[in-house]
Amino acid sequence: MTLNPAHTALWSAPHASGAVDATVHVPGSKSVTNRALVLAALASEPGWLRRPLRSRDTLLMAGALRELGVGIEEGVGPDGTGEFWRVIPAGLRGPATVDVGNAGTVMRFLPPVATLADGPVRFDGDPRSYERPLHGVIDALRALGARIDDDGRGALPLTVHGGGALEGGPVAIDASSSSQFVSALLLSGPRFNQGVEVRHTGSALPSMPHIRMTVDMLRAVGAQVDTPESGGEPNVWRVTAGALLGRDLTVEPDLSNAQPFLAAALVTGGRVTVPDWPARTTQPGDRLREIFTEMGGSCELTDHGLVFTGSGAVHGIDVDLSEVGELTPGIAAVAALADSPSTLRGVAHLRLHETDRLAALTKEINELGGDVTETADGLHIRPRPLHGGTFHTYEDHRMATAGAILGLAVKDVTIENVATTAKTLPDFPELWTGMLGA
Ligand SMILES: O=C(O)C1=C[C@@H](OP(=O)(O)O)[C@@H](O)[C@H](O)C1
Ligand SMILES: C=C(OP(=O)(O)O)C(=O)O
Repeated sequence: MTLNPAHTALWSAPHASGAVDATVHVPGSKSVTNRALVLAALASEPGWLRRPLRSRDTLLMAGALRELGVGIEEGVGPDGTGEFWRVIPAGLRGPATVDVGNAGTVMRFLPPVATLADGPVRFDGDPRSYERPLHGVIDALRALGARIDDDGRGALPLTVHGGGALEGGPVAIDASSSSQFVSALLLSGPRFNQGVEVRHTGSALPSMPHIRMTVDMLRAVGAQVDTPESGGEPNVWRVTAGALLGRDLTVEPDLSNAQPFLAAALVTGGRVTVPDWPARTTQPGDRLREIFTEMGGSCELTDHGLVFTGSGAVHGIDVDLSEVGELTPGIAAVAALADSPSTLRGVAHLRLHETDRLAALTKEINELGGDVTETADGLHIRPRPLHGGTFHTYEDHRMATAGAILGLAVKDVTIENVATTAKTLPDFPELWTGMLGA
């Protein structure tokens, strides 16, 4: 993906001169696209993804699967159906090298896949990827029969010595630092000789909707999955060994990436429509309907999509975000512009996301004149009049979009490296200025 050089330096965040009124076509979901790619690669027949997200994280996933021998053909369908990827599974091969960038989905979902390759698969990535937790996946795969060389920290870089198959079976992990450990083991589980039974043994498990997304997508390709919700034991997921079907899947818009646009309607008292908002979804971004309504807006799901309308007032909120942690930066930005304080709870694990998001939000909002303090598991945000300044983004796409939200209401905010939004949201600056009618 080529980056616009104007966006890697400082970007003047547009200030809204009035209420926004726009329809914004939000690109496909990162979480759905990367699960769909993995499942299609592990299937016993070719499959299709329509309207896949083409962003840094999903291109890294596609590139890694190609490196392992999977065929991925790209094309454009007939009118209105958009781009598609046709995925042609193949015997997975090593030696291979995988660049995970800083994509949690790639660094967690692919080591289990690599155990099925017929040779060594080396995993490496951005400096930050070395600091993100991976022990749940590494320890579990070893317990299930895999040979993995790492430097003993339970993190990247590492080599998975694929043996062509993995025994699988029951395994216990502590996934309190990332739900992606559970998703990773479940996604490849049907291809392990004995399937897999994952038991989470740690403190609270974050991002449950993302685990439900994994389960739903596995079932949609024919896997048998038993879950706590389907009458199983609490914190235990079981996937039966079996072949996966190749399917034809249309990727939903990324509802977490719809957040800055809905926030724009909220903070300017305007209106934003997001077409193709699904009536039923496991995406955590769907919770924005409720959260941003509590913060002062209103929404309606219509034939044209989700229509979100701001009232002109923005209220603070006291909310547990443990299920929807990736929404925290955008909610924090809106909360800094509200008429009352906010408490965001349940998100201690964000300290190990793209950056330490709790520290980064605190520092950057306070440098614009805000009053944010970190708590053990979240943020207290007391709104104050803000002023312009540079909003640093720490190579975190959601920091950049949070800064853009602030810039709508605060003059002279410049955002460092807005191009980092390309991790999951290609062309964000263009979509943003398009929304503002610039
Ligand atoms: O499985 C997924 O697609 C994701 C799970 C969540 O990870 P954590 O549970 O590590 O927060 C989420 O924050 C991330 O953006 C995407
Ligand atoms: C935490 C996130 O990403 P990742 O998939 O890299 O964990 C995110 O997108 O907010």
